[in-house]
Amino acid sequence: MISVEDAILAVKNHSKPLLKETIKPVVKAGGYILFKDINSPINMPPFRQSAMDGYALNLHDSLSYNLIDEIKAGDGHQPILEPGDAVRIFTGAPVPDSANAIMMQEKVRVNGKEITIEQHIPINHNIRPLGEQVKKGAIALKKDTKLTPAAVGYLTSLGITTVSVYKKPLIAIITTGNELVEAGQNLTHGKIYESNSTMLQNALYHLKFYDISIHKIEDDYEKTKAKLESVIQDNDLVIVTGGISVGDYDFVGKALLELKTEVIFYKVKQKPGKPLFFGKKDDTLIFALPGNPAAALTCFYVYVNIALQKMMNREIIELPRVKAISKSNFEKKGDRPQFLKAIYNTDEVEILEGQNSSMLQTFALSNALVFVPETIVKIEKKDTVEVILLPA
Ligand SMILES: Nc1nc2c(c(=O)[nH]1)N[C@H]1C(S)=C(S)[C@@H](COP(=O)(O)OP(=O)(O)OC[C@H]3O[C@@H](n4cnc5c(N)ncnc54)[C@H](O)[C@@H]3O)O[C@H]1N2
Ligand code: MOO
Repeated sequence: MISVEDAILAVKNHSKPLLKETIKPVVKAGGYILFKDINSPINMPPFRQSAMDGYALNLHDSLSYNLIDEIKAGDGHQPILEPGDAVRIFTGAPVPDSANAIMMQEKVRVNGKEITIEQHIPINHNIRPLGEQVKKGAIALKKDTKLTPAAVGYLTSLGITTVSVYKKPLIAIITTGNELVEAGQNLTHGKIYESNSTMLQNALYHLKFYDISIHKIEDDYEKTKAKLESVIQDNDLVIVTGGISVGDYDFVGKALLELKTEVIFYKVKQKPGKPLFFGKKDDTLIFALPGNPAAALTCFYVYVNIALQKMMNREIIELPRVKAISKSNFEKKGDRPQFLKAIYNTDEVEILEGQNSSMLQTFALSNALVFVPETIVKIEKKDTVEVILLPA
């Protein structure tokens, strides 16, 4: 059995950036990372642009100017200004080539066709130069830039509609067990509603992974093997839940071995999630999470999340860990390090009652996991503990 720390390290070491390219519409590319530099197809701004509502001037020595025309945003005409001429102009409108400064209207007195400016202004005052943000052909955004909403807006402002980004992994979730029934169906004796797939799918959506397929297998060895083989072939990451412990009908481990999956680790000294399996076949990463729902979700946040972040080539690959003052007493049974469902609030944390790995009720209220290492047996109120913050 491997330690939590070594298991985390193994996931880090064996998960590699996917480095595959995909083309996305810019509007759907938020959160993705650029696969290549993007060169601007245009100058931005595409013309000399007024930064103010006011008057475009062809500067001369006097403060008085002769008003000859008007240009609104979107207009395309080019009045010719002699020195001493002015044109009424508005924010965002194209500045005529023969104008060399803009005076904001608050500093202008208007008397019919004659205007007087309050003071002299320097050349190019209040004019956004052609290509001020980016010049045509120059790099607009570099490879490996994460596309934030601002980046999506910026690329769209350059007229770009599709981008080349790093592909997100194709992910398969496989549930196992004859006892599982889909929610909405009749529940007969001995059956339970299948909930791990919707839970993990949601956790993945929350982390902005959307290319997910869901598969179900009954407790049958041949079917388990065949399904695992095809799903591993078609995906970058496979998350199995259940069937990984030692029962006579737990076929996942045996099938993975027979499929010649490289076992990176099986069984971690932790609670919940002891029977966690992590392996690799070709370039596909495989996690077999324990079937108990709270154990599956804990392992997802502590281990699977790292693999996902590494596959996306991100710098921050683990959930944040902070110290907090415990508001609860807790006594650990046994020596396995433990992840406890908890509510964290500004430097304090409450460890919840009901830590069983089959129970999601307390997880549903939690926003954090308290990590209790092997060496700590008892937590008392006011003790400082380590807290893993779950994605908000
Ligand atoms: N003799 C031993 N028995 C068990 C051990 C052990 O070390 N020796 N470990 C226990 C621990 S710890 C865990 S965790 C479980 C893990 O078992 P499996 O991963 O094989 O999971 P299953 O037996 O298939 O299911 C466990 C539990 O979870 C329910 N389940 C499974 N899948 C789903 C699903 N998709 N949605 C909702 N609930 C699900 C299932 O019905 C079981 O109640 O093994 C212990 N046993
Ligand atoms: O690992 Mo199990 O999740 O302790 O119940």
